[in-house]
Amino acid sequence: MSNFESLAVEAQNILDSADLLYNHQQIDAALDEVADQLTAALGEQTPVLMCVMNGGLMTFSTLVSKLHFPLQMDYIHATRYRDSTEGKEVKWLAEPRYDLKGRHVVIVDDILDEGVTLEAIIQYCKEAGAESVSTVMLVHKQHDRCITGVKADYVGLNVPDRYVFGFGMDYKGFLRNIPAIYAVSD
Ligand SMILES: O=P(O)(O)OC[C@H]1O[C@H](OP(=O)(O)OP(=O)(O)O)[C@H](O)[C@@H]1O
Ligand code: HPA
Repeated sequence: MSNFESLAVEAQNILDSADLLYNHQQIDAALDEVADQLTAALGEQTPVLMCVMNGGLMTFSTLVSKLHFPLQMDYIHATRYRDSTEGKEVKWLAEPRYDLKGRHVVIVDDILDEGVTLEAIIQYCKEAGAESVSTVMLVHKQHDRCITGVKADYVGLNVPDRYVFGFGMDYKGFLRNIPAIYAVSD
């Protein structure tokens, strides 16, 4: 069996034994609330919404479909877990297309865990001259290991200090497509 095939089998076993944390309806309701908050805060600012690939993809596409004001969409690809469940250094795979100078930038990602990725992206946007940088996270993992001062301005849902997957979040590169949020069984 090739590497991706054995990982696919492992991922299926992980899904079969995982604990459901939030179903699709709960995720959608949480993103409705975030969309209302963003509309109130940034509806007049013509922001650039920045998807953090790959994990932010499902949150981003769901969220932007709930925003009914002028905005631009862009993406950034910074990764530090790659296809692993342990984070390493942040690696840049894609920079944004738009000039961020003087712009209100909204970073949209799936999970705030230790904050290393978010800190690097915020710093990038500030150095690019953004007027403001706001951060949206589908989930915030509850622990005290997050870098001091790194925070999400808008959070959909809280998750426990366990490895989680689904709705964009991967388990070794798989299970991002699952339309709910699960925690790997202990
Ligand atoms: O707060 P941190 O501990 O830095 O972890 C959070 C980051 O890790 C994941 O990305 P990952 O590096 O797995 O890349 P991916 O989005 O391509 O899966 C996730 O999408 C966040 O960007
Ligand atoms: O718990 C997690 N799940 C998926 N991706 C992640 N990136 C950081 N933490 C996690």
